[in-house]
Amino acid sequence: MNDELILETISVTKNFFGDKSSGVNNITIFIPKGKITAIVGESGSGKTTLLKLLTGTLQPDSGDVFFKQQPLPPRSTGLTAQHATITMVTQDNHDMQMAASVWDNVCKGLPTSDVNYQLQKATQALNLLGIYDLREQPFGKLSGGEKQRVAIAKALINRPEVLMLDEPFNQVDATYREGLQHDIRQIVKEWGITVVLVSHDPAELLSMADELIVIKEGEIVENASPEELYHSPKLLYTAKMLVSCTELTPAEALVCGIKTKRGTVVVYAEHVQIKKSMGKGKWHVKKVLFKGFYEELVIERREVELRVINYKLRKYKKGSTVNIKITKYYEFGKWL
Ligand SMILES: Nc1ncnc2c1ncn2[C@@H]1O[C@H](COP(=O)(O)OP(=O)(O)OP(=O)(O)O)[C@@H](O)[C@H]1O
Repeated sequence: MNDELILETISVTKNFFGDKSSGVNNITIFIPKGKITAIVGESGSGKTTLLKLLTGTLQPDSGDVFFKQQPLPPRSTGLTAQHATITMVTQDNHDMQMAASVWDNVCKGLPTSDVNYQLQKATQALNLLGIYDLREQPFGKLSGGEKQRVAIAKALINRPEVLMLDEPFNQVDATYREGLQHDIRQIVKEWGITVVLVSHDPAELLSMADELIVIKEGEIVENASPEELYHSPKLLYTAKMLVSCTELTPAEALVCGIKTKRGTVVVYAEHVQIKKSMGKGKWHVKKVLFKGFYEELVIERREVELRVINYKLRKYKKGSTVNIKITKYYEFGKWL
């Protein structure tokens, strides 16, 4: 890797109460400076534990965490200059005062109460996140999306070198989310900040991250760019994190018109096309899931289920039948 590294973990293990299936085991990762690295994995896979190790909030049982090639001290020993340059935004807003104004909450992130300094820094941070007009509002009265903007403004006010975001857009509605994601990407690029992001949202992971780290049961299983992992995942687990897809045994594949001797295949929903056909189709439409500008259909034939992305809204009803063509499928390591 040619990128300059800002954070590293070398063979880090952190278990809780001696239970090896909790926390993370033997994690070695490299976080490049000025990039957005996303940690992705199913619930309970160890994402938050890893973030806390990277901020010094948790201490490893074994292994080392380095910030700019220096060991990262535990936060419990007091905030050092290294910690001050790593900030974390979580979903719970536990460090926000609900009755206090946006302005006062954001200013609490500053190291001094000098009024002129506060005026300059808070104005800049609030403008950056597009919430200057909300400065006098009590924090508790804001919407979920506005609260997230305030939390990020507070985290950015001291111009940190690393911003950790744990599911930052969870409570933000879809229309507002894209704007916030775009703004964060913009700020990160302009300021050269490093971001470590935890997310479950495939669209967010693919559009925001420069690097993806895939974690399963406390261990790193894949690590590459979003494009690489989307197009050539080594594991079905990774594919499922990034795309709507179905795994088929050779017998199930045959029901879909795919002959394979090698083993299971994976079909991405976007590679299933509905064909124009006369009369009754072979596949039953079991579910029509509204996704905004497209629908996801769940179709079934001989107990095999497939997912289909359909842009012709309301054309296919639950209970109707269709015929399909699979344009592409994946045998691990190879597209066919
Ligand atoms: N303080 C703790 N005490 C005991 N077990 C813990 C503690 N923190 C985490 N764990 C366990 O360690 C594992 C990883 O937890 P972690 O919160 O890091 O996962 P996660 O991937 O962030 O999950 P989610 O996506 O649900 O937030 C889980 O099995 C969890 O129960």
